[in-house]
Amino acid sequence: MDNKGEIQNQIIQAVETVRRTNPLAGSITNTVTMNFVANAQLAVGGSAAMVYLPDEGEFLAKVGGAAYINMGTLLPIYEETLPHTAKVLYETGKPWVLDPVAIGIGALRTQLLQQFKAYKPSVVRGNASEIIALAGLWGLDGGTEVSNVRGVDSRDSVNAAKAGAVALAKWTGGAVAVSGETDLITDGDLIVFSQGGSHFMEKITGFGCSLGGVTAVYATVASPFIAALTAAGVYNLAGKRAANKVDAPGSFQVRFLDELYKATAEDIANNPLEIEAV
Ligand SMILES: Nc1ncnc2c1ncn2[C@@H]1O[C@H](COP(=O)(O)OP(=O)(O)O)[C@@H](O)[C@H]1O
Ligand SMILES: Cc1ncsc1CCOP(=O)(O)O
Ligand SMILES: [Mg+2]
Repeated sequence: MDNKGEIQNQIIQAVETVRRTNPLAGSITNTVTMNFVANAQLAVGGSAAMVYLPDEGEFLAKVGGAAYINMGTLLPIYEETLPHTAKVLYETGKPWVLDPVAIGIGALRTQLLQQFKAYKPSVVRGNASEIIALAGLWGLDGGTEVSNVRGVDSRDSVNAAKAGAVALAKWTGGAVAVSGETDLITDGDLIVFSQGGSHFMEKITGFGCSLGGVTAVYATVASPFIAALTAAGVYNLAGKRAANKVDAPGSFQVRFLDELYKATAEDIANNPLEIEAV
């Protein structure tokens, strides 16, 4: 798919279908930003549900149209919940989005992320350092052995994660989205740069997490690549619009949710994007 018009049409379809059908994308996500993830999913027209326990992860994997696993704040029970849920998702062919937040911290996080290699997440979404570190952990091109993540923050440029993102997408057969000032989304064949957003998005926790949750909502109705592009488009558009209306981070977050809710399918599809072949 190298035609910009075709990509834009599919983005419009994804946005409208979500608004019409209110699809469920369940999440196992961190306790810091869980509320923001759910509210962003609702604002774009999806339905949210967050769980912690193994049988509940399996339940949501089965009843939802897609699911979201975010590694931000691990609990002991996740040693059981996360591989169990990912296995069900993989074996039932259900799309799922992985955010490898804080990759490199602690043994459990490393062990779980290693296990996920076999369960091929449909979309891997992270900041540049997280994407590079995951490619490294999975022994793929473009990765580094040691994580350069500082807590949950990136210390690398989006462009530095290009090779790792492409290698991860080729491994999973899905899409990879690298966030930053300009976002990079790839399906292993094409690379799309999505522009917009605001520097305020670095001043509120949870923009990356909620972007992952919204990506899962779109993955219920669209391919992993279109889901990732649609989510990046609406985030960049809403971020740009919100920043024009406010002058500080707290009010930015509120305004951002309003702009997510108000963005039309055409405006999202027309948000600036550039396409190149790998
Ligand atoms: N300086 C920036 N300018 C514009 N948008 C940004 C900027 N930094 C982050 N964003 C946006 O914020 C969202 C989260 O990205 P990022 O901060 O990289 O994720 P994380 O919170 O996981 O580190 C994405 O939609 C990204 O496009
Ligand atoms: C601060 C923090 N600590 C553990 S998870 C988390 C939230 C990270 O959110 P995001 O990556 O979306 O900024
Ligand atoms: Mg993050």
